[in-house]
Amino acid sequence: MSNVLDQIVATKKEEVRKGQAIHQLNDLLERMAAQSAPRGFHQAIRQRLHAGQSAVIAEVKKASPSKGIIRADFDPVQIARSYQQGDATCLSVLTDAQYFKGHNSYLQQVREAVSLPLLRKDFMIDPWQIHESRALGADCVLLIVACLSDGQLAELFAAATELQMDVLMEVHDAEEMQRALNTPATLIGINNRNLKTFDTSLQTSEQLCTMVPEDCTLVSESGIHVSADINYLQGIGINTYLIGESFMRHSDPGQQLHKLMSGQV
Ligand SMILES: O=P(O)(O)OC[C@@H](O)[C@@H](O)c1c[nH]c2ccccc12
Repeated sequence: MSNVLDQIVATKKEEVRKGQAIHQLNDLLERMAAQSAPRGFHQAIRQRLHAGQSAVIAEVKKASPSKGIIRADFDPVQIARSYQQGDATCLSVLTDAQYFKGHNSYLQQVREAVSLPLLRKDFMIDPWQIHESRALGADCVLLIVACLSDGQLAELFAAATELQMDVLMEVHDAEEMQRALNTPATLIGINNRNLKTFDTSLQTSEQLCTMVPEDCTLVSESGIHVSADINYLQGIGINTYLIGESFMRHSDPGQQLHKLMSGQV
């Protein structure tokens, strides 16, 4: 039986095929031209780290295949404003509709409402989606090594770079990390959650972080809930975190972010 990641990719291929029929490249190019230049996503993180601070990429996430509905009362703009208020460094906005109950319009709405750099969190398999991401206002795209060939990684990375967007390259094991390190990626996310089984352990970050050279920025992703988790990750030298669920379960997600980073939860 195929795993969830395989299913998502199969659905995505179908979506891309339909999307390409509706939005020809010319149409996307026009919408891209109407966007202002990308806000430096990686740069915003670097600035925090250079100032001796931690950086949080706060995620706007309604649901997931592993947890079902996480936040029923879901207003992406309100959540984004709250995160900005809570001193998030960047935001991640899920746009996958079928598995995460996200929407492309959430990214557009959030882009209008806040000044923070935005990651489009979706499953990129085709350069057309990279153009679409820019047309929607994304500053950074996610490339998940587990569902891409080396050739696709190179092609999608080049497409993002050409549009001056940053790339967060996501890995979950040593083999994927090695493949990521063979690309020009300098922003590397270690997903503590296995997207095929949903098993989540922060030890994944500990096991893989030593493989990464100093000049790369490492992000620990998923399963981060309490200050003890932050302390653990800081102890192994990781100071950038991608966090969704534990913020989304609170009525004021930005306040929860502030509490987490100031050791109050
Ligand atoms: O909600 P969490 O456990 O804090 O995790 C956030 C983020 O890391 C997670 O949503 C994620 C990481 N990589 C992904 C790839 C696709 C979809 C979702 C994800």
